[in-house]
Order: sequence, then structure tokens, then C-alpha cells
Amino acid sequence: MPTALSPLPLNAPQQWTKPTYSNTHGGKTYRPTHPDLFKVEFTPPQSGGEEYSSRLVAVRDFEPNERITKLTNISLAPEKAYSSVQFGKGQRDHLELNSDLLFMNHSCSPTAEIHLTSNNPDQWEVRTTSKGLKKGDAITFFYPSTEWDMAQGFQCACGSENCLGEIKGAKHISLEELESRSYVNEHIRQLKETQV
Ligand SMILES: C[S@@+](CC[C@H](N)C(=O)[O-])C[C@H]1O[C@@H](n2cnc3c(N)ncnc32)[C@H](O)[C@@H]1O
Repeated sequence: MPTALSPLPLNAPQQWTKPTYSNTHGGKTYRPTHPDLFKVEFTPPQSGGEEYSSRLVAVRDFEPNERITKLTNISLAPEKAYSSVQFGKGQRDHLELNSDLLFMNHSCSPTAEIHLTSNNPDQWEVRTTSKGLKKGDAITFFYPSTEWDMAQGFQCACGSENCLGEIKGAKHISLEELESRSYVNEHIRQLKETQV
């Protein structure tokens, strides 16, 4: 049931269990959510617990500026988290992807973009950049293009020449820097314009 404040359901329309290294090896319970488009490459944990080193990889080529997929199974996030994506300026405007898209890592030279600007969440989508994508490429996006002040910042390991180092959200980067790396969502642009 949608809240009065949000256009999103509180729960995922389709049930989704987060795949991890441990629940995808041995038991093989992992079912890719978008098998014709991309897959998760799981990295074994180094020190017992689950880590954040898995990634999303294209299973076919994509044209420049092509829609990879719409965001089809999203729900309102209970709170801002490492897994959530910010879709508006409000405190509660964070969604959970509830699909393998969760495994899109950040890159300072991203291969994809999340577009959340439409008023209709049915139109929200992941697109390639002007470079397109080749089969086997990692699907990444520039986290500050959606995130203002992240719940969990991290030291970036994207390895690109122009890597920014610590990633904490758009609040901590100039608009020029944002625009030089990625499509910038409208809520981030507006927050940037009113930042004191
Ligand atoms: C939504 S998860 C992305 C999937 C994650 N790689 C995994 O294996 O679960 C976001 C987390 O992944 C890690 N991450 C994503 N991009 C990264 C990058 N460029 N460098 C280092 N860690 C990254 C961070 O820990 C971040 O909080």
C-alpha cells in the first residue's frame, strides 16, 4: 500500500531475497532477476563475513544511451542504507531496488546512469552512457548522481584515472564535478542549487 508521502509501495511487488556469496554457492538458490541483460559476479568473502566486492556484469552488448532496464520491483526503503537509492529531496525519499541492480557498484567513470527524473516511477530506468556497453563489462553508476549524503561512505576502488577517492554523496562534490562525470538527477541538482 503506498504511503501518502511516497509514490512507491512499502514492499517489493515481487518477492526478492538478496543473493550473497554463501547463499549462491553450494545451495545455488540464486536466480538472476534479469538473465538476458546482466548477472552478478560474486566474490568470496575474505574474512568470514560477507563483503561488498561483488559486481554486476552485462551479458550482452548495449548501444550508447540505451535503456538497460526500467526499475521494476522497487519499494520505499525503511531507511537510508548502503543498498538504497535516493529518488527525491525528502528524508524518506529512498528506494530499495529489490533486484540484481543492487550490485551496481559506483565508478568515477561510470558505464551507466540511473534516471529518476520522471514524476512517474514506472519510467525510472538504468541507461548506458554515450559509450554503450560490451558483454562482460561491469555496469556501474556514479553514486552522487542519486545520493546527496550517503548512509555509508567508502574509499573508492574504481581504479579510474580521475577517481575522486572517498565517496560520500553529492553534498561533498561541486556541481561542475558532478556534471563532468555523469547525468545528474533533478533532486540532486535542486539540492545543490540551494546548498549554503
Ligand atoms: C549497493 S552495494 C553494491 C554491491 C556491492 N559491491 C556488493 O558486493 O554487495 C554498495 C556498496 O558496495 C561497495 N562499493 C560500491 N562501489 C564501490 C567502489 N567503487 N569502491 C569500493 N567499494 C564500492 C561499498 O561498500 C558500497 O557501500
